[in-house]
Amino acid sequence: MSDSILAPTPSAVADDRCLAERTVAITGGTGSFGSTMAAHLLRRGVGAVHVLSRDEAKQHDMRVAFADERLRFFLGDVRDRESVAAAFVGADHVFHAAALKQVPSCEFFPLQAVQTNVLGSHNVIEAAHAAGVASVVCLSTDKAVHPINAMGQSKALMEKTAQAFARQHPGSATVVSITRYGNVMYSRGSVIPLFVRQIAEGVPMTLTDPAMTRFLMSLGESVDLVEHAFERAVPGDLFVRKAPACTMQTLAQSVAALLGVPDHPIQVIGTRHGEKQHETLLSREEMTSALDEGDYYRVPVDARSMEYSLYFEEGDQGAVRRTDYTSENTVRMDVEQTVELLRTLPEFAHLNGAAR
Ligand SMILES: O=c1ccn([C@@H]2O[C@H](COP(=O)(O)OP(=O)(O)O[C@H]3O[C@H](CO)[C@@H](O)[C@H](O)[C@H]3O)[C@@H](O)[C@H]2O)c(=O)[nH]1
Repeated sequence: MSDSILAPTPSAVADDRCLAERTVAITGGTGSFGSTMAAHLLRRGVGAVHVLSRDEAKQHDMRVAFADERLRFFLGDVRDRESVAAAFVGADHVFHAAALKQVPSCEFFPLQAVQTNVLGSHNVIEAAHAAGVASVVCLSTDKAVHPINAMGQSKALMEKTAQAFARQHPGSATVVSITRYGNVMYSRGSVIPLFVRQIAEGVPMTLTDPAMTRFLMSLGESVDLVEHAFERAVPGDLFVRKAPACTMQTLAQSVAALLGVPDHPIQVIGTRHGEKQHETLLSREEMTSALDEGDYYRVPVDARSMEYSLYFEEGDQGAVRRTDYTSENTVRMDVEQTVELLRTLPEFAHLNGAAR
């Protein structure tokens, strides 16, 4: 579908994708991704970064930490279109990171996930369109593929909302694209800082399922992915970054080895509610049309929307030859490789130079 009638060629739109002196709005701008992206953009010489988020305390902390007049803060919520529109005045580009992303909270409050992840994303896209923003990159997750929990299901609908906009507005000046990524190592509340804390407290590391696998990605790589999408997307494109994976057993052993306690006890607690054994970054159907761009896959939007016969009468021979791209069948790291990867994280930098 790379020759989609919707899509200008990447080179035709490349001039719009300049960051110098431009204004970029980031929804969820005070989160781990948002603040890392903001720092990156300021280093790249943007004119201004509009940070939209709900938490005034985090905005205050970020204002003090960054001390950069190019940062402007907008209190608001993606559920509230007016507050989104206010943050997008003068914006050339939008990175949409605001989301409810914890599996348990979305499981207990699925309508909250719908309001933020689906309707909020619709507000972001429509407000960007109305403001004449040139590009919107929406951040999604591997949990949106074959989703089994409300977080993934709401993110899957966010993706559909973004793709539907691309189909329905072929002449729009606003290019909407999607990035999907897996677990970001050391993100707030995730398993690696938990293992580190358990080791520090001298209690066993809690392991859900030793054979469970996850894609592993750094925060820097997630910024690279979003930038890759920003630079190359044509309307409705979905991008993933190829990533290695490891089992939870390997991850626990690697954290323990890196901290110098390779024999730290492990307690197996069982799979949590709403959790898959393996994650999928691209389904086999998506792999059929995916374009290999080196470190990335690009999946052009399926532009058949208005031709029902293509949905119901013509099949797709390609799909039967492909398989999902999963954390089970991607490059699998052993303990040694995982330790080396963990060593590259800023949180473990103080260990470098210590005995290997
Ligand atoms: O005590 C624990 C807690 C977790 N795990 C395992 O560690 C892995 C990672 O868990 P966690 O760090 O909690 O992340 P996920 O639940 O996989 O979800 C994260 O990764 C997603 C991408 O897949 C993001 O979309 C989510 O926002 C983010 O919370 C999973 O296999 C868990 O089963 C354990 O072994 N022991």
